[in-house]
Amino acid sequence: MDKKTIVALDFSTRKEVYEFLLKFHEPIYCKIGMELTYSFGFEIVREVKAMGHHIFLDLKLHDIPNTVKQAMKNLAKLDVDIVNVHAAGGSAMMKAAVEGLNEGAKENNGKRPLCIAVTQLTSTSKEAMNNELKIPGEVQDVVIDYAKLVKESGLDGVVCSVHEAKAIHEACGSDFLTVTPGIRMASDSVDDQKRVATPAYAKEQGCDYIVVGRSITKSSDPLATYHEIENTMEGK
Ligand SMILES: O=C(O)c1cc(=O)[nH]c(=O)n1[C@@H]1O[C@H](COP(=O)(O)O)[C@@H](O)[C@H]1O
Repeated sequence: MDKKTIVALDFSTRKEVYEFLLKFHEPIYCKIGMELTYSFGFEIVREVKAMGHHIFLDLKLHDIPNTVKQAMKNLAKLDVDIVNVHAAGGSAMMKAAVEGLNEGAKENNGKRPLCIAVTQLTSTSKEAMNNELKIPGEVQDVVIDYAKLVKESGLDGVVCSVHEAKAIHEACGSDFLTVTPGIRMASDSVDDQKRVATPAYAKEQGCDYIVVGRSITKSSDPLATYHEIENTMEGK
């Protein structure tokens, strides 16, 4: 899909999801995460897909390799466009994720979803990473090391913050996807995010996709805000 903005559908009711999506008169890239999936199951994924939208199914799998493989085999049958795991699960788990997707796709239509891995959550600060997760060093260095492991494991890209995207492309190649949440307009509140940036800076840093939730969904005019952000990403 040529759209660069993935809208996080972090809503608590079906009504909010449909009221939001009905504002759009063309397919968009949506992210369905744990909030909707744990409330409405995969039915909501099928419904949003049936409306013609592209889907990043964000369930951030992180478990032993065999469990992740079997789970991915099932997710591959949903025909979504992107799925994800936590890179902290390690290379055996990430390789198993891709194997599961390939097996599931073979039993389905042959096309597997892209698989990306979360490096360090955009809500994680250097202090939390060093002192709570006990990972020493700078966030950027850790994220780049994780990105290299993700690439070696055969995945298609990473979830990272805008601040690491350029260095990841330099280290892993321009075709290795950087999907960046933690996007805020300059006037927005940062909320629970720590490593944030504007859409304009994401464009400048060469991010492949940005993930935007509250800056669009809580905007007084979500459609106008979406177009403003998407135009920025498309360089219009
Ligand atoms: O995997 C993700 O999508 C993700 C990874 C990450 O590091 N940070 C992050 O915010 N996200 C997701 O991106 C969305 C960001 O939402 P907003 O902060 O409202 O824009 C949420 O749905 C998060 O679950």
